[in-house]
Amino acid sequence: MRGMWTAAEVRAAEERAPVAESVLMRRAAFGTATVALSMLDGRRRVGLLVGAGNNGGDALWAGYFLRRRGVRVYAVLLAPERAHRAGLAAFRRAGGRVVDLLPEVDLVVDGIVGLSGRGGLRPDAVAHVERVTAPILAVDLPSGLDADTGAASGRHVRAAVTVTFGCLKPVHALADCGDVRLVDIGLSVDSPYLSELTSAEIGALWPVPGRSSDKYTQGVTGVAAGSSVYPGAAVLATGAAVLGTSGMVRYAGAAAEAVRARWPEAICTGSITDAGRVQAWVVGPGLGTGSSAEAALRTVLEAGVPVCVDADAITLLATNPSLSDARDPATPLVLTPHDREFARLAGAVGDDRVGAARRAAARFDAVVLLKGHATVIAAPDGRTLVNRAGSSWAATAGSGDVLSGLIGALLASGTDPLLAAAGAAHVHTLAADLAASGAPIPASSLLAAVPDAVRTVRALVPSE
Ligand SMILES: NC(=O)C1=CN([C@@H]2O[C@H](COP(=O)(O)OP(=O)(O)OC[C@H]3O[C@@H](n4cnc5c(N)ncnc54)[C@H](OP(=O)(O)O)[C@@H]3O)[C@@H](O)[C@H]2O)[C@@H](O)CC1
Ligand SMILES: Nc1ncnc2c1ncn2[C@@H]1O[C@H](COP(=O)(O)OP(=O)(O)O)[C@@H](O)[C@H]1O
Ligand SMILES: [K+]
Repeated sequence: MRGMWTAAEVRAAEERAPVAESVLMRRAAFGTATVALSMLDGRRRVGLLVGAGNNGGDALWAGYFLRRRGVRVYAVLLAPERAHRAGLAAFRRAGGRVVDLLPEVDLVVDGIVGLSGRGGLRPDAVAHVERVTAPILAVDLPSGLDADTGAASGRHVRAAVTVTFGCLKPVHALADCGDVRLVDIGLSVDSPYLSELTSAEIGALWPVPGRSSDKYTQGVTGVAAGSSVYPGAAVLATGAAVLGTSGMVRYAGAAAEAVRARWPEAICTGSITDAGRVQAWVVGPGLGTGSSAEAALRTVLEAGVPVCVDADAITLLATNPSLSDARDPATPLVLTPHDREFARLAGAVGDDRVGAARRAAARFDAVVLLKGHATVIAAPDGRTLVNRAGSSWAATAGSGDVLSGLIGALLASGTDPLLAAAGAAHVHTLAADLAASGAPIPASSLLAAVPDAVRTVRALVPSE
């Protein structure tokens, strides 16, 4: 698990550190210079863009260390009178040159602004950044991005590599920071604000049948999805439940014929009451928002088993909040909105996606999985995970139906709801990458790649 901490938490850790701020800065700068040297790969000209605070100080001290390795270093001071005094003195002493405009260089170090950044790049910084043609190494984070939310409210630096210190910050998972390198500077931090599971951890949590397993002990997933207008959503969600784990799948709804034709292993009925017992329900994809859909949602919420509420079922909950009363409060609920569904349910997502998901999780006493390139998954107890996509090929119609089917299968197997949602999201993004391999894919191809994706994460689990 990789943790991420907010700017305020990092500052608090800095205050607790047993060494002076100047020592931390020199460690950070030395790490920055080391990364810069690896990027230079023998080339010898570096430019620094230096802002008013300690981020600029890191860059100047990195310039000092690079000078000691014989690199030619030029610095533009965006706020000359506020540039880090000791860093600037050391940089000059080592033979670094302060210039008005960067000459042609092999690498630019972005020390414009870091943890204290507010809003996008200011116009003077934009002018310098726009002239850059060399790869950019961002110090701590690409300037212009918010450390806690990853939001860009204006122009920002596009970094090939970001070097950060002590611990990762949410921006490193929520926004494009290029390749992120973490340098240990001796900070000690408490439990993280946001975390990311590794593929091996997802592999380890994926249910695997044992010697005494049978189709029932692994959990039966119920799928209440699809309609005569949208039978495909039922086929995709049921297929994901079938392929996600080796437990049994029951489908209940108006698309029973289409589901049976594609997934003969699923037990199909026309209504939820006839479906038989399940250990978790998925409700919503392609279901519609009419009275029969509302009745279906009410029935699964009353069933006393974990429920993944997706798509039309989210819209139903948003328009008729009293439907939530049908839920036994002890049964886990996973809500999987995209931004527009989230807006219907809990108001506009805004720039702070993690904050929005956390607030909604507390309000609905549910795991909230807010979809996107970086999917945020928040539990009502405050635990929050992020899943980063390796590509954007999953942004295709029906791909959300596959995700909810996978979540349902993991819920039915008894997986913790937060981990079920995060595990499903991870395998879903991996399946998209494997299926697409650089070209557009329909959701059915993403679905077909689920076994390969599960195999890939399972292969990373260290053998006991
Ligand atoms: N914490 C740690 O453990 C360690 C931290 N370290 C380093 O310190 C960095 C944080 O330094 P910091 O707090 O001095 O502020 P920093 O981000 O350089 O900003 C400076 C000033 O810039 C301004 N400004 C604001 N927005 C702006 C914008 N959009 N565009 C342009 N300018 C903008 C604003 O001043 P204003 O002009 O508004 O008065 C702000 O006060 C951190 O990222 C890391 O690199 C390491 O040394 C090792 C240990
Ligand atoms: N830009 C993107 N990059 C990567 N994944 C994305 C992107 N946009 C959407 N996705 C993923 O694709 C899926 C889309 O789900 P959804 O919007 O519900 O689609 P549908 O309703 O058509 O099934 C989600 O898993 C989401 O995280
Ligand atoms: K920066």
